[in-house]
Amino acid sequence: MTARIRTRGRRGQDAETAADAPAGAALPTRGLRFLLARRRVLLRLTAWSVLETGQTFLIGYGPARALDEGFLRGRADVGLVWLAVTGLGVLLGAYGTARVYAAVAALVEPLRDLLVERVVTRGVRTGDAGSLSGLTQQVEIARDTFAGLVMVSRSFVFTAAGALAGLFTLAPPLLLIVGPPLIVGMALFAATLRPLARRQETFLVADEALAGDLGTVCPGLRDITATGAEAQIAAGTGERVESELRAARALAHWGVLRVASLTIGGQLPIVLLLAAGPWLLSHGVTAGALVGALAYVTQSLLPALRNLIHGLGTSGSRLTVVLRRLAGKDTGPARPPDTGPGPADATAGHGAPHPAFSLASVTFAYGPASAPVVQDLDLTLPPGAHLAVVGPSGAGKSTLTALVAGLLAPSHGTIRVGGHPVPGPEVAAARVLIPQEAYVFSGTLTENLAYLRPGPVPGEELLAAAEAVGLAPLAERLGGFDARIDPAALSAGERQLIALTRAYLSYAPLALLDEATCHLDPGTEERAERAFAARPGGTLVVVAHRISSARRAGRVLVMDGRSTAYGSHEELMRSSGLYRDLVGSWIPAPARR
Ligand SMILES: Nc1ncnc2c1ncn2[C@@H]1O[C@H](COP(=O)(O)OP(=O)(O)OP(=O)(O)O)[C@@H](O)[C@H]1O
Repeated sequence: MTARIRTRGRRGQDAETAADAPAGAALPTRGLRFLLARRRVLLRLTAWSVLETGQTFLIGYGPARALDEGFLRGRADVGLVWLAVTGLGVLLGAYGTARVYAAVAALVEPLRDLLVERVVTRGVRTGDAGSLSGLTQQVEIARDTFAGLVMVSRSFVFTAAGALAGLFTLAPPLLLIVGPPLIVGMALFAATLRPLARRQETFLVADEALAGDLGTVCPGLRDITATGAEAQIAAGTGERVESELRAARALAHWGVLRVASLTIGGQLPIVLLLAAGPWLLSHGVTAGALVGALAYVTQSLLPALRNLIHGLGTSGSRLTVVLRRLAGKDTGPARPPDTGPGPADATAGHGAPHPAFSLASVTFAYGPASAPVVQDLDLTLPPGAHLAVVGPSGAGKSTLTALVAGLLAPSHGTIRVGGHPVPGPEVAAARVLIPQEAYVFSGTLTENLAYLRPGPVPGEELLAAAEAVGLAPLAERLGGFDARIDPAALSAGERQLIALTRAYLSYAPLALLDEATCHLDPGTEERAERAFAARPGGTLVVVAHRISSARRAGRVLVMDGRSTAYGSHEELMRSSGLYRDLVGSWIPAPARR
């Protein structure tokens, strides 16, 4: 199991590395071409951004003039005029911002159209309509992320330009205080950009893989428990949790540098301005200019830098991943097929001297006040036996299989499977329970069939199992073992065939079929049951819903509430009135005559 995951992990990395080079090289070139083709939109965007920058300029310059020429000189009217000018600038800037959004839309929507066209063309060409909805969703993510990136990077450039121009206009020494830490912070951020993007990408992929895994595992919990695959599933999912944790830790380490760059570039200038205040004031910088400089840093530069760092750090890498996927270089996290239930030790029950299972004085009730469903039951089944469990509805047949499988614990008595006490760690691998509702997941047929096996299943073995159980015609219809299957497009009987073949391929010597063939036609059911009965060393327990099932089995257990009868078909026909009744009700009326 572990070895297989590692192999896939390496393969996954190789594929990604191989895809990286062309995709990484091609994306900037294509991006540049895309932008060059939209020069007019870019010009419009620049023009509105300049108008927006006027606001940034006035945010520090206006209050500075209001203080220096107005309020500090006792001329409140002048101060108010400057504040009004600043307010007007904010209004104009807001108008500019609104126009900027329109220009960004004109830049981003063609990207969306272009991507949709490519995705649909590819989908039509490859006939992979199933992946189209996922891809178009990724197109929307790409569109939104690209729009966000354009906004934050543009905003930073113009805000920084407006604020630096304002600082220079107010007093050049202010630029000397604010400029160097800003440059150092930016340089640090630029240096971390690439490694951070890689780690963000790794985290995204790990996160999606885990989400995909949980999306598959959670709906199948009942069957996972039924098939005793908890440990195997926990190991597979646990590995994905671990890899996401590792990715998150790596991201957090680099995230510290990101925080440092924000602190140096955006917050240190505030401290420096305050610390250098007396010196600045004694060297000709006015109080208004100092307040204006603080306004530039706190109101413009710091928020713009924070947005840039967050936006480029997160959205940039997300855009890279999505574009790469849309370019067909990365297909995203595939459902890991090896999260399936686990292997049984092939030798655990094969040839062992122990009975296939034994029940000693077993009593079980669903609640302390409920009447027992199974009472004082003793039953021992030798390895290789074929048992049919029959009885009226509600007699406790499913309860019995659940007890043997270890899904329920008896109130009294003991159960052993292959000599191991139930419940116990060895039991999960020694039996496979196939419930009526077959669990089939989106993936290839092979992935579905190999679900209970620890490693890859050879093609010949798959074919042989499919032939034996009666899956071969369906496998052919579906397009072979490598074909992807859509569980919703399968009939209940087809899903049962897949689940049966999967159980057949498992190493568990004891197979418990709880109405697992109820949607199959009698011929297919017979073939499947005979295949299980013929497994070398395999023991078969069938909760039967047809007389034919009971007749095929060497032994029959008749359950009727608290009383049971056990024997061969012939013996029970003689000794059990209930069995005779059941057989009578199973045989269609004309045939009885
Ligand atoms: N989870 C549960 N909680 C309480 N009672 C239950 C539960 N599951 C089953 N029972 C009760 O236990 C009894 C035996 O149920 P069980 O499903 O084992 O019968 P069955 O013989 O398999 O029936 P059927 O042939 O209809 O599937 C029934 O009376 C049922 O109502």
